[in-house]
Amino acid sequence: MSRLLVLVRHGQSDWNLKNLFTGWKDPDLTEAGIAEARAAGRKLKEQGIVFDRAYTSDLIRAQHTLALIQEELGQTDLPVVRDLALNERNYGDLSGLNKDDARQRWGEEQVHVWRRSYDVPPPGGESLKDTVARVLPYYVQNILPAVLRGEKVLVAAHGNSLRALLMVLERLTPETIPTVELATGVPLVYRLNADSTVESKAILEA
Ligand SMILES: O=C(O)[C@H](O)COP(=O)(O)O
Repeated sequence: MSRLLVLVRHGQSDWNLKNLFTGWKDPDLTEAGIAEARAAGRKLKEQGIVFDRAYTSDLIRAQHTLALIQEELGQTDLPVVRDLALNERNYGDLSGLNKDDARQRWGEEQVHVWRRSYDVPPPGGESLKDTVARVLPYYVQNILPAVLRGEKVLVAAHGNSLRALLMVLERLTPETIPTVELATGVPLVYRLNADSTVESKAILEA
């Protein structure tokens, strides 16, 4: 039995382009982000993948990425579930601030800790640990059962909500996750074993 799970971070957003902390704010894709999403759809179509269902967040940059991938796949009728459990990590008081300005104001090290540590939240926001606490149950209760029963599943989400999912999927630790980065619009194609461990992983690079 095929147990296929594809994860893709949204294409470049307007605030990614402007180097702004985004979190739960809701900018849409840039023209480049739209092109990234369409390219991801074409790469998945070249793989001959026909999905059974898709999941995304409550935020337009992920929803728009998914819709564009569906168009390229010819699967605009795919069942799609939107849930805020898959939203990006909430950057709290940093949302809307320029990342370089933040480095000037609080220092390179403090901003790196807020962006990539496991359990130190930005002021008023979520740590990666907090993000795992909402992504993990959603994955185990909704996404994983569909994959294990043989449905081909596509998840379009965000840099940190997908890093949270990767911790579960690839059994990563708080010590190893800080170095994991996800490029925008690049599909990660997983095939799982019956015990939900990873049998294979392919990164469909641009
Ligand atoms: O929410 C954001 O600012 C980005 O999507 C992810 O930002 P990060 O890579 O700084 O966590």
